[in-house]
This record gives sequence, structure tokens and C-alpha cells, in this order.
Amino acid sequence: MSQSTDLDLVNVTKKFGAHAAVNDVTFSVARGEFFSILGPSGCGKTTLMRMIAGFEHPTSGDIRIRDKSMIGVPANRRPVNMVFQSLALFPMMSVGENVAYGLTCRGVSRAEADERATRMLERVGLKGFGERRVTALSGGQRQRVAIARCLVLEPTLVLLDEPLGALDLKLREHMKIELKQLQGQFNTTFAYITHDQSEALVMSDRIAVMNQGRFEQVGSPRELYHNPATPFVASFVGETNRWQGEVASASNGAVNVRLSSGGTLHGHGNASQGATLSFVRPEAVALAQDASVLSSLPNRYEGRVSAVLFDGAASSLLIKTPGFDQPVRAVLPQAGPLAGIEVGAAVHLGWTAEAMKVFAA
Ligand SMILES: Nc1ncnc2c1ncn2[C@@H]1O[C@H](COP(=O)(O)OP(=O)(O)OP(=O)(O)O)[C@@H](O)[C@H]1O
Repeated sequence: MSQSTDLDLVNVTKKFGAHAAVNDVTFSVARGEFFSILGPSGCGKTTLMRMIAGFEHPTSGDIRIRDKSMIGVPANRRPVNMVFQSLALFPMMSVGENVAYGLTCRGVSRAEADERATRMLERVGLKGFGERRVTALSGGQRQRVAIARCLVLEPTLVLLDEPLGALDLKLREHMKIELKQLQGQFNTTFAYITHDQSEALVMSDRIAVMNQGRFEQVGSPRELYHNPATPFVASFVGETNRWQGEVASASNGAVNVRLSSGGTLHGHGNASQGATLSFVRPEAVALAQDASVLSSLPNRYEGRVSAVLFDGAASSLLIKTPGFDQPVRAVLPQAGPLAGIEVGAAVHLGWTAEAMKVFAA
């Protein structure tokens, strides 16, 4: 626990009966950091967040904010504010009243609360919206009101529980960028929970990947994406190919894998014997019309395109490849002769050993 952390959880466990919803979780969030907790439904994210906010109490462990234990401190005495998916704005109040409400509850005079609310609305790009009803705002504007209402109280820590979950896809994409920019501008510490890996990757300084009550890995988006520590992280963060197989031979981290469907693969990882899971990102799969282009790659195959999944810059190909029970997914080239490749076309494919992570299954 250093002076520059805003939040420290130390061996926090929460049991409901015999079930540990949160199981021995330890982490620190630095001042000004955007920290996300990413995991599938039911992994314990909300329970963790509710304990930080003070709505739920740990069975064991400590929660510290700016080095002060929060055990026994009621929710309304914690320097924490929460933004919920539902936003929980007051529909009968104007935008300005919504933002000023928390301040007047704390005994700030009406005039000062109004002035601070007005300034805060300007900072979140809602200048002149103070008199409007919240029901007369777009989804994105409501989102910003919820953030303004939270930030006006100058909390040490802002907790966000899937705040973009109710927005449509286009607006969610936009709000990701906007939230990240707001957080940077206010330099407030954000702890954000989501099951959406793209949200976490785009916005976070660091991400904790949570599974069945535990943290599997904590790292920057790049670390998690390029160096996943577990098969769960490799599968959950980003698109990936995944094949089951067995170690054929291994030495010094280099692993040769035999797939149950016959193919042989060369990768890197901690597996030394027995069953394996192998992962390769679609963008690491090199494609060529001519096999000689790929001759330097240890993993080289020939396959046939079984599907073109067109999605602009995120387009991909599924390539049915002898020896693999699942088609190989590769990024559709954006230019060159393969950009127009169609279903049924033959193609050569390959990847480096470094691009393939092999885990013991
Ligand atoms: N009050 C409770 N009593 C009993 N079990 C609970 C309670 N709250 C949560 N759980 C259980 O604890 C586990 C974690 O739940 P939690 O809501 O924290 O997950 P989550 O990751 O936030 O999921 P979601 O994304 O679906 O909200 C689940 O198995 C859930 O059923």
C-alpha cells in the first residue's frame, strides 16, 4: 500500500452461504487510474463493487481508500460515488437540480450548489442544459448528467457498474471514448465493471480479469491481449483461435503440439506434457496465394475459405484447414489480391511460433 494508491483491497472474500462470490481478491488502484474489472456474468464483479461502495460487507479481508480502512464505515460516509447502469436520475427534477441534489443533501447552500452544478454541466459538455427535464435528453446526454452528478461531489473514487449497458451499440462506442476523455480531464480514479472486453480494452489503464470469484490476471490492455497468463484470459480478451491438442514434445518453453484432428503446431508456453489449449490471434495468421511467401514460418498449412465475415476493417475469414477440427480464423486483408477472396478459394496460411500460446489444459 503506497501513498499514491486510492484503493487497496487486501485478501477480500465474500461468501453467500458456502459459495464464495468473491474469493481472496487483492489489488491496488493508483490515483487517477482507470481500472476495470472484466468478467462474465456471475463472476462476482457486482459483489466486489458493492463491497467497495459499502452496500455489502466482506466476510474477511480489508478494503482501504486512501489508506483508511472502510470496514465498518457506512456507504454514505465513504469518499466514493457510484454510477449505475440504470443511471437513477430523478425524472421529476431538471438536469441542474439532479446535479445539485447531492450537494444540497450535504448542506451546501442552494446558490452555491446551483453554481457548482452549472460549472460541472459545462465541463461535461452540457452548457445551457440546466433547466431541461432529464426526460427530454438523449441517452448519451443522460449518461453525462449521471457522471456530472457524481463528479460534482468530488469523490476520491468513482465506481461505475456497466454504465453503458443500456445504450445502443453506436452510442456505446461513442460514450466509451467520451468517458475515457472525461476521466482524463478530471483526473479522478475510476473503477469500472463490465463484461464487455472491448469497453475494458479501450478505456482502461489496467484491467483485472475475473473468473469465478477470483482475479485470473491484472495488467494493461496490451499485456492481457499479448501475454495472457491463463487460457481463460486468452479466450475472454479479444478474438482468438483455440485448438485442443496434446504435447508432442517440449523444451525451454517451445512446445510442439499434436491436434486430436491430426495437425501439428509449434508454439510457446508452459505446457510440458498432456492435454493442451493453443491460441493464435486472427491478425497473427499470415495469408498468401503462393506457399513460398510463408516458407520461413514454422506453422504452414493450406486451406480453403469456408466463410467471409465482412465487417469493414474488422472483417475476417474462416479457413477450413486439413488437420484442424475448427476452421482457422484470419483477418481479411484490406488490400492486395486477397482482399477480394471468396468462399471456396484455396489459400496458404501460417504463423510464427511466438504468435501461438500453448497452455496446459
Ligand atoms: N445476495 C446474494 N445472496 C446469494 N448469492 C448471491 C447474492 N449476490 C450475489 N450472489 C451470487 O454470487 C455470485 C456473483 O454474483 P455477482 O452479482 O457479483 O456477479 P456479476 O459478475 O456481477 O454478474 P452480472 O454481470 O450478471 O451482474 C453469483 O453466483 C450470484 O448468484
